[in-house]
Amino acid sequence: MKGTGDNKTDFSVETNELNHIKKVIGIISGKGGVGKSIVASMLAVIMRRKGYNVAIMDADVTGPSIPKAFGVHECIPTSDIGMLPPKSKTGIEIMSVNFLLDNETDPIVWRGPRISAIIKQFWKDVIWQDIDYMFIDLPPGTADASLTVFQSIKVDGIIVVTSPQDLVSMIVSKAIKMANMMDIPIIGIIENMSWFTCDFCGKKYHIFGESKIDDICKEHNIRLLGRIPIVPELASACDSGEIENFKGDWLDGVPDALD
Ligand SMILES: Nc1ncnc2c1ncn2[C@@H]1O[C@H](COP(=O)(O)OP(=O)(O)OP(=O)(O)O)[C@@H](O)[C@H]1O
Repeated sequence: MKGTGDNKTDFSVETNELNHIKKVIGIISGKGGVGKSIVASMLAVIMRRKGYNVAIMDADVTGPSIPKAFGVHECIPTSDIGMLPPKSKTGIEIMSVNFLLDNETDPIVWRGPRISAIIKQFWKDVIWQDIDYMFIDLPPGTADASLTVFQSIKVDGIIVVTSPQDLVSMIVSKAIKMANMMDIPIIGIIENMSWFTCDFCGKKYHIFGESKIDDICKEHNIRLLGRIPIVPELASACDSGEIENFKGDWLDGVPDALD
């Protein structure tokens, strides 16, 4: 079937002239709830800990979770030159639709074109300035907003987040194929919620079943960047805006893959 990838019309949008963004990495998942936003947050934190200038664009417009994970709840003023993104406690620049709402619990009930417009605005009207790594938290699946990001922003690579559920292997294939159709390199795949270790007996439980990740990586010839277990402290860090304090070395191999 012919897809959007066959359409070579250039929809790209230039970022603001004040911005110098070296690398843009999209974080995608085949379906919701697999931990895409938490992984995007952890990757940003890891790169910030290494001393880089890091930004997160929350392109999951209808389900934004990045501001909560970082405990950033500012309403930002807009000016003629653009919008200044709020910074997290460790200095990660964040832009999310939540910062533009009078009340952050207001739902975003927007049609595709409006969502696309706001994503383009995040790219060209936000004064990010000098950024080494920008992570874009995309909506789950192959939504309109993802298409907008891939067509209008020069994304250098994609990281796919998945969980070990059987069904996900088919869904994740769709996400990988979408990246291929858009001609964007896949940096690798991260499996989240891979196992749970019991605090009392130390036994590992595969709550969502045995992992299929090695097969998926082989099938699509992509690199496994890391596996993250289910850790209740990660969920509570997200809920309390403390993701910058997370502990764990599961993703320590990722920075090399981002070079
Ligand atoms: N490894 C983990 N251990 C414990 N809790 C986790 C883990 N990964 C994710 N969670 C929790 O699961 C929930 C869903 O995670 P998250 O919001 O990152 O998923 P998502 O894929 O971005 O979802 P959606 O795209 O539907 O918004 C969150 O409450 C998060 O804190």
